[in-house]
Amino acid sequence: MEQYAKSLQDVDAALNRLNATLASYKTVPATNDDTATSPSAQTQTQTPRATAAGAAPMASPVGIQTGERRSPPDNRNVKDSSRWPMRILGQSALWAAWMALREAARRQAWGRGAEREEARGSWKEALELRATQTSLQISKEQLVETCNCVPEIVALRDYYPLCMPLYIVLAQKYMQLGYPDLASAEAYKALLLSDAIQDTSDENHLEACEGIRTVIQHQPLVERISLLKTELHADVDAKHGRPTEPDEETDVEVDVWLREHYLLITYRLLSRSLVLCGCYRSAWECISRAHKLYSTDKELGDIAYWIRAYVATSLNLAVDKPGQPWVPPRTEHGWDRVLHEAGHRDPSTWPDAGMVRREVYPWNPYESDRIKELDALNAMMAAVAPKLEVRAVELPAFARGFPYPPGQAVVTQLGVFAKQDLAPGEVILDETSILTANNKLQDALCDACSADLPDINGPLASSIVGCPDCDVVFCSHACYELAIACYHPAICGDDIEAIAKDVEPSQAADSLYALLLLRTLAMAKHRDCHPLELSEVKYIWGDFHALPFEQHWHAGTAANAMTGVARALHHGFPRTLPFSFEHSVRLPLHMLEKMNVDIFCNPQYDGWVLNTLYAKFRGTASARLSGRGGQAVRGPEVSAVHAMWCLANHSCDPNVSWDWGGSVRFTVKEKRVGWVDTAAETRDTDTDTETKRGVAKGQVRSAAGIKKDEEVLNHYCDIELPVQQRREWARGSLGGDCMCARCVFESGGGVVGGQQAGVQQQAGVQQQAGVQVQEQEEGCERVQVAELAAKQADVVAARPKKEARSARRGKTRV
Ligand SMILES: C[S@@+](CC[C@H](N)C(=O)[O-])C[C@H]1O[C@@H](n2cnc3c(N)ncnc32)[C@H](O)[C@@H]1O
Repeated sequence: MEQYAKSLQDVDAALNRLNATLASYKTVPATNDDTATSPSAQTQTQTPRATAAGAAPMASPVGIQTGERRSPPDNRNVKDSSRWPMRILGQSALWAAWMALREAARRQAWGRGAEREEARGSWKEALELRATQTSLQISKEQLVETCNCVPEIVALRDYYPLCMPLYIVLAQKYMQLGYPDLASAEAYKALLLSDAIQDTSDENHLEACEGIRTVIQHQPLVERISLLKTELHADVDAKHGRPTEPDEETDVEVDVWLREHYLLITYRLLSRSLVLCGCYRSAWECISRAHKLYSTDKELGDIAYWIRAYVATSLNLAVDKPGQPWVPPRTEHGWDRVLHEAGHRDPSTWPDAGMVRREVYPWNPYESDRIKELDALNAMMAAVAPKLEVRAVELPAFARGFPYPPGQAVVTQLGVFAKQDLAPGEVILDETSILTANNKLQDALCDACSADLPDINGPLASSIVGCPDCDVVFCSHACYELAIACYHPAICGDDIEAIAKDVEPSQAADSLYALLLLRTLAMAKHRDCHPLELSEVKYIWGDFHALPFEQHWHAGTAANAMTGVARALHHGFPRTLPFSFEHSVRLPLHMLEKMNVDIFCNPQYDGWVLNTLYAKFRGTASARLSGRGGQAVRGPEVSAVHAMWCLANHSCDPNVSWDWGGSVRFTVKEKRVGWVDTAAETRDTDTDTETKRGVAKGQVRSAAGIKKDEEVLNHYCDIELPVQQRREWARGSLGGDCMCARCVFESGGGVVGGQQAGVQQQAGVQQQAGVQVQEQEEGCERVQVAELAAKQADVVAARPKKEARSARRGKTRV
């Protein structure tokens, strides 16, 4: 009887709360005129801020009034005219396009006139999200439409920045298009919003609840009441293991919809997308968290099974009889046994990174046609290299094992050319960069240019400048001024100094890329522009594949979409961009939060933007060891991207050498490399009379100096290595075998006329991505980031501890 009375009380209380909630809803959408379509209009249509969950006055979905966001300490991210797109796009031509898209999304979401309450498009999908129906497949006919949905959902999210279901719909679209990496970022944000909804002390709690309520209020009343009734009559087990009742302040309806639908779909999406990206450890963490709430969910169970299958396969545990096809254990238990026997039961030992597609995303408007912008590029080049010019050049098209359509074996890219004859020994490019990073917390390096700070006891010590508001130090007043003008105020005093610093040598390369990203984000925030519009990154080629999207995309099958087997869900494209949940999603979001950037209101920092930035850095960043004279041996520690320097293409017979201290420089080589024909001693090398002088038989050497209109050729690998090893090193940065004249010659392909001729003669050799390059020169190692990391991991492991200690001494921050 007591129980009965208690249930009645519960029902009464819940109905009262439901009534209060319903009463607070305005269900009539505003007319089109209500919509803010200009920054000024938008600032005037703020909804009164929610005061308590369940009692917040709600705007109509068309009214786009999502409540004012809390002002972060620096007042830079208030949700009004300073918010994206206004803040990002500013006066740019993209502004009009964005507003048109936003308006279209609004119109798409709701009909006009009599129909106006009928939800449409992506908004309709958000309203219809249910845990019972997850479709991650589309047909080829739906491809274009699905691509178009992405900017539409982003525009809708601009109206409802903390509306969790919109993040889920976006994650689903990415999965359908074969971008599980982008899906994981959106699903993770949805998970953060679910945490905010469940935690009344979270700063986003009210608005996240409001966002979900916006969706619930348009659900059929019968379903709403039915869900509430089920909740009231459910025992604790049926409430998905929730240990306690939700906080009194949490709207019970929001809580029920969250657990019944949105949280469950989020876990499924996040774990599945991470499996597809090769992040098995993170996927397992996600599944373990989900299991506590949804222990009986079949889909989560299937994903857990496939995580173990992939782990075992990727660790080569399952193939015990070489040559015989391997049959996976039929039971879930079988996987445990495989992992247990191989000593890999502990998920902390599982792989947690993979490769994802590297491309100009179909909705990315920032990758301009660089050929059309040669004037702008050459203005930048003239500032650092007055005798050089950027021009279009044809290079072999590599697609890492994926055949290019006939006739498309050559791609047009950019290269650097001499505007006049250049003498041996001449310095022809001298470029400084503010896009630098160093991953040693205690080293005496300039924060802006990453050069060694002057010796604190030496005569130049007085040139060192410290920021008066934080601990950061610069080598000179000029660098301090540059940092203040370019990025430093965006992070000054934000407690970010320790992020990605002093990591294990094996993590050194990833930490440097992450720190380059951090610098870029700070520059974008400080300059109020989109990260991809920064002049320092805008013209960098991200080594994107050039395969036609619609031609190469193919649909996932029902089986692989649901089981997670789906390597095929990457939809027929090469995957060459390294991805890890930690470095590509979690760490960047953490950095942004530290910088007081609202990750829900600033889509200029969405996953695809971060991936695009990483793609650009991975092809172009150079690295070196810190420490005076380069004597330190601790993994790559300093890295930088130089926008002009990195436009020079590679040859194994380069005509310039490069060095990098405070600036990066090209010097015309005084002596070109000698090509040794190892294949045939008797080969006739007298084909070029100019090159044979003073060279042993079987050797050719080009004359030093660069003629007017000749291409400036850098080198991305150690050119002292034999041809096969050189090609192996360079594959990672070129995407295929180097076809320079020397490589063609040394690999037995014969002498090819002209330096660049080998490059232009595409041989169609397409290889898997490999490691990149290294070079030893002038006593200081300068190599591409990944290789220095790999190399240094070996060196550090082998180095006696005493030596390590002495290398560290004397390198403290000033
Ligand atoms: C650092 S960028 C060089 C500039 C680049 N060509 C551009 O247009 O920005 C490196 C990229 O240029 C291309 N590349 C450079 N040297 C090459 C070569 N010898 N053969 C084929 N592709 C080359 C590859 O796509 C590589 O990923």
